[in-house]
Amino acid sequence: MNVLISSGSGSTTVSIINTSQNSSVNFRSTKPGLLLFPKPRSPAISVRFSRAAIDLNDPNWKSKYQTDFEERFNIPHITDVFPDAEAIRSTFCLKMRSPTADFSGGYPSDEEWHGYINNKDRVLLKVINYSSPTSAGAVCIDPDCTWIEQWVHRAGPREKIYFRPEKVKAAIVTCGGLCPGLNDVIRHIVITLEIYGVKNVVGIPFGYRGFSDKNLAEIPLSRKVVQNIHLSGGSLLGVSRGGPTVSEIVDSIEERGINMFFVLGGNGTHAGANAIHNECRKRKMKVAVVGVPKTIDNDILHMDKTFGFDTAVEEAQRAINSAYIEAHSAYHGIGVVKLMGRSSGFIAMQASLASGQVDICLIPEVPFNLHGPHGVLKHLKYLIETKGSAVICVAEGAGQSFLENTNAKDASGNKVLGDIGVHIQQETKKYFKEIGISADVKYIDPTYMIRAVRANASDGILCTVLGQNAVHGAFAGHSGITVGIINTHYAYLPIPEVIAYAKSVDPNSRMWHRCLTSTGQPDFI
Ligand SMILES: Nc1ncnc2c1ncn2[C@@H]1O[C@H](COP(=O)(O)OP(=O)(O)OP(=O)(O)O)[C@@H](O)[C@H]1O
Ligand SMILES: O=P(O)(O)OC[C@H]1O[C@](O)(CO)[C@@H](O)[C@@H]1O
Ligand SMILES: [Mg+2]
Repeated sequence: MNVLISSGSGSTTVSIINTSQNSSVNFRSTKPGLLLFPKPRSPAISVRFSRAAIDLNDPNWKSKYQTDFEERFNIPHITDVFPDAEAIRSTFCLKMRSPTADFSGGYPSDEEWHGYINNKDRVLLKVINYSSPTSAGAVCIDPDCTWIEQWVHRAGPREKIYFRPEKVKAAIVTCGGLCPGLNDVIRHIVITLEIYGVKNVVGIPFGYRGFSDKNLAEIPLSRKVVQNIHLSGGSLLGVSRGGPTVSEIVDSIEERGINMFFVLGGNGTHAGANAIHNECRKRKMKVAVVGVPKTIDNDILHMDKTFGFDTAVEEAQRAINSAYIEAHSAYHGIGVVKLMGRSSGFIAMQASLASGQVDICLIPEVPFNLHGPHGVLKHLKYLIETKGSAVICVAEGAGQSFLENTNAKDASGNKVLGDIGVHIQQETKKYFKEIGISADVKYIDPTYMIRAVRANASDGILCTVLGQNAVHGAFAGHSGITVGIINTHYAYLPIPEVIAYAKSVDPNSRMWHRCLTSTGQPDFI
């Protein structure tokens, strides 16, 4: 038995590899911490997953794990800092279908309505009970793969709210790169705020930059303004990378009198949102900071998917189909399509699966060689000889080791990647020239065409529900949370848990195996 420890991006993975059975089991700690390993001949493992070290020899380790899990996934609340914060009956009820001009007659309420979520409602995070660590894709807590229920907080409207609607100034910001569905989420945040009775809603232009650039004015938002924005892609508010410091942002939030802040973005944006939440707490500001994960790459932890991902997979079909048609119509045609995915190959994998036209799918999580007896080029030769054409779908973050590392960073500090698509095209042309076989290689990079489209129907629904739930979470008094779809239900999660590291494709998952079955590609190592 070998034990392999790998750390990176804020997580530590312990792989226990059974060399005799050629199997392995992974334990991933979501926070850096102590990891103790089996002493020789001892089956005991003690893993510090987060706050407490869990000694698997302790007969009570299961309940300790559960307590620790509950603590980790607890969602911060305004009463943590303001224990005496006043709660009122929710203004979100059947009698509040259209916003009233004012609350002169008192707040509407509906004692009879059973449309609220109980604070104790929970959603199950993991739904597969793996019977063995050798089951495909198994992620286990201990070597026996003991089943432990892991519950997270159900999202939705609560009966009690911690903000009086007429005293709310809500702000929305969209950061990072574009993603289909941004306008749909903005729209539903605004509409839901109005249904609670909020009149003062603004958009911060061009991401966090809008807080510091004096030339950028707040954008007043209302149902009228956002009514049709979902009909086009992009973001009504604009996006950006980089920008002011957390302290400058919170200064600006304070000056503007914002007390509900909705932040739409990916890992970076959420790291910012969490820091803003902490800074507001430190300054004793009663502000609800709520994130909505936006990442076309689908690399946010714990969620079934993030909005825009489905649309991206669907839109990628056009590029793959064009590559296929080009390749299929040419003599010895080879089509190369590069899709998004900085560190996670979800779009490339799902798009390959959906199209049924891809022969080779390359993702950052699965190492490959281009050259050599088992390399991609050798397989391309085989495909040309047997099928006459071939299509490669590669994620942008794949094969970066083949490219020159410029150490360049974008304004947010993200590494600027080399173009693996161009590299594959060039190497393929060279290779076929060298072996004296003609090949017609075409390269398609649809990145920005995909990102700019409007959300499809399934993302439209997801965005609607996420936008509504973000508002419910803020009114319920939560802050430092984000909202996601988990096993088809909606949940609130504390931000640090979803950005502990980037979610990636598990090469031992059924989905990756299905992709391999579909493409028919061998290992390229
Ligand atoms: N650790 C951090 N702390 C505070 N702010 C951050 C942090 N990381 C990134 N940001 C800020 O968040 C914003 C968006 O970050 P970034 O450009 O990385 O996009 P992202 O949210 O990860 O989305 P995408 O999926 O498009 O990359 C930027 O304005 C950046 O300055
Ligand atoms: O060119 P930009 O705007 O920096 O965005 C590129 C990045 O955005 C993403 O699409 C994520 O939003 C990544 O896949 C990609 O690396
Ligand atoms: Mg990012």
